[in-house]
Amino acid sequence: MSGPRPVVLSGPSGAGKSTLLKRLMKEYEGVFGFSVSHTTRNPRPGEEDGKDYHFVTRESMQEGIDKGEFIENAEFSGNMYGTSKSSIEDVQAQNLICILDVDIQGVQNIKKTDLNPIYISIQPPSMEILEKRLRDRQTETEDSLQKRLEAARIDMELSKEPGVFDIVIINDDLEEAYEKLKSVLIEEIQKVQDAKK
Ligand SMILES: Nc1nc2c(ncn2[C@@H]2O[C@H](COP(=O)(O)OP(=O)(O)O)[C@@H](O)[C@H]2O)c(=O)[nH]1
Ligand SMILES: Nc1ncnc2c1ncn2[C@@H]1O[C@H](COP(=O)(O)OP(=O)(O)O)[C@@H](O)[C@H]1O
Repeated sequence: MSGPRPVVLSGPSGAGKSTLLKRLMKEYEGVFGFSVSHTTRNPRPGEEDGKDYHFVTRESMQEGIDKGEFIENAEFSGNMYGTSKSSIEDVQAQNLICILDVDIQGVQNIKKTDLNPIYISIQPPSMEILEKRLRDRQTETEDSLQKRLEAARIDMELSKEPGVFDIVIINDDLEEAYEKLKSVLIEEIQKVQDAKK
């Protein structure tokens, strides 16, 4: 795989990954490309098939995994999620910085591949604030909310291990977190912009 270095964004559900990512992709249009994952979870209002996720059945996802079409896959909060090889290749073919939004299992499995991304963890200021953000988002049932909080505890523990992430950004104030994210990526952004000139 060639092109600019990919970026892995990880961190607990509700930490603010999508919010930061959408803003980044909007400010730097034509620089980043999102790796569209597959998932067996239901689409939320406003989510588009093929843009936010490829929404698939367990059977078809398993079939793809068995055929070797995925670089990684994981079970999260009762659903399957995975990154297909083609989702990354589609972005890299356009010479864009490929952004992956994956959970901590995804991070661990991508480390076993030759993708060589920049690993960024987005963390909430506290469990209490995370819970409030997830509740206010109004996307989860009580059951899926509890599963996400449990996964968040594990994520927050594992993310403290030295060497797992290149950088950990605490998303307390959104503006500050966004500026930090940009500063980490500015070199790669400039390389892509220069290549376009
Ligand atoms: N391993 C892996 N995790 C993924 C993938 N796509 C999304 N995730 C993670 O799955 C978790 C749940 O995602 P989602 O259902 O969209 O909920 P949200 O993160 O709360 O918006 C998040 O931690 C995502 O980072 C993937 O392709 N692989
Ligand atoms: N810094 C912040 N301060 C307050 N609310 C935030 C902040 N960052 C994100 N949010 C809100 O928290 C919720 C979870 O953010 P989201 O981007 O969906 O997280 P993730 O993609 O990591 O699951 C959303 O409703 C979002 O608007």
